[in-house]
Amino acid sequence: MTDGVRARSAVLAAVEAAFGLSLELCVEFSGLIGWAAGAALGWHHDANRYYLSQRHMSAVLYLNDQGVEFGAGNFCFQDGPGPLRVPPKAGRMVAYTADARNVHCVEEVAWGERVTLTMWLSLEPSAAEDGRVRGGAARW
Ligand SMILES: O=C(O)CCC(=O)C(=O)O
Ligand SMILES: [Fe+2]
Repeated sequence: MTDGVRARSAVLAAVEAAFGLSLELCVEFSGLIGWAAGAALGWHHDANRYYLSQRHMSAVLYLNDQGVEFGAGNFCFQDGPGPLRVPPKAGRMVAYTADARNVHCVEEVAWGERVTLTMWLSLEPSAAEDGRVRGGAARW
């Protein structure tokens, strides 16, 4: 099993445990994403299109360290008295429901490359990416 596949399974298990959804979620999308200097993402939630309604949970595992390999690029939740900033660091994960309760953004990356394992999880087995990317394995 590669490190990437192990990380994917670990994120799935951690989200299921944290939200009391053991063995109920499947991975709808997983991707290793590099955010170059200048990259940013404005306020949004992750199920904000009709074709994204199968996305129930979001999880982002940070794979490198702010201030060492890249500058700025905080994750921010909009709710609460002011934005809640989460500085990315290797091994830190944010997980939240993909719906409008969790509006968030990514502040601009100032320099370097910010690397994440980004995943969307679904309660609908038919939304699983597994069959599309791994020839039908149900859970790995
Ligand atoms: O990389 C992050 O911290 C969050 C990314 C995000 O919000 C998204 O891809 O929808
Ligand atoms: Fe997002």
